[in-house]
Amino acid sequence: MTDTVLQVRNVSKAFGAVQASDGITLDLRPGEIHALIGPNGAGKSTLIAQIAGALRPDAGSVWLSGQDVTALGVAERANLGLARSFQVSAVAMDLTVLQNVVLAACGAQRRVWRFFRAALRDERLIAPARAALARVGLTGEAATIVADLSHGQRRRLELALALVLEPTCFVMDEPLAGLGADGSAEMTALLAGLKAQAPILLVEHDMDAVFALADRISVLVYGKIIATGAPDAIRADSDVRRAYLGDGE
Ligand SMILES: Nc1ncnc2c1ncn2[C@@H]1O[C@H](COP(=O)(O)OP(=O)(O)OP(=O)(O)O)[C@@H](O)[C@H]1O
Repeated sequence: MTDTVLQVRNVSKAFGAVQASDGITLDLRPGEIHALIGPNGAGKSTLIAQIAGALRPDAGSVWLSGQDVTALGVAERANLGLARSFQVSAVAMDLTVLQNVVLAACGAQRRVWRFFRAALRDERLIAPARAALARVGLTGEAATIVADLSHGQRRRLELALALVLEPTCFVMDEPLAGLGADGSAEMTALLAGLKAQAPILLVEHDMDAVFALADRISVLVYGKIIATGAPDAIRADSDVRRAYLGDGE
């Protein structure tokens, strides 16, 4: 359990007769985007929930930076550096973009307003907040009220909220969902640059984006990983083509 950032070992989870995770083992390595793909109902969300700590596996273990976190909850795993983005959206709509990121920089819990007003003048919080906004291309929107952002801008703000906590890894659930062509292209470029800072376990239905972005892809079918490899190897894998991609794609 060494330089791998996130390790999933033999994780299993059943819902009644449905074996949603069936002995899943996977790694997230420094600097990579590792995509998890599979047909509807394959068990992607169930696996992500077990990695994030929202769901306890029946068997197996989850490790973060060499530490067994299987018994820890969502908040404890977040404190250890696991950022789960694009499902838990916690932006305050009536605050500005910068205020939201400063709030995130204050820590996971919301502080009292008296403290927050002081925080808004605290350069130790403002500087990393501005850096996170620059990273996601929202410097020009720092003073904009969140309610006035476009959908794509709000997605990028969500990423800035995660970034300011300096995560060791990202688990992203459909970051491109609901974005138009331009928004998808912007987010794809952003994710490609982000992986050097913290590797990304990516669940995404947009296969063009997955094959363009991922360093490795794992294919999940009926709760089992049937293949893990580089995009070209996955595209050529006959089991994968039969089970999921379909010949001719
Ligand atoms: N809370 C639950 N109770 C009962 N069955 C569940 C529960 N959550 C998931 N399942 C079942 O487990 C299997 C895997 O579901 P899961 O949502 O993890 O798949 P998925 O790959 O994320 O699907 P999608 O791509 O449609 O989001 C499915 O058969 C689903 O019906």
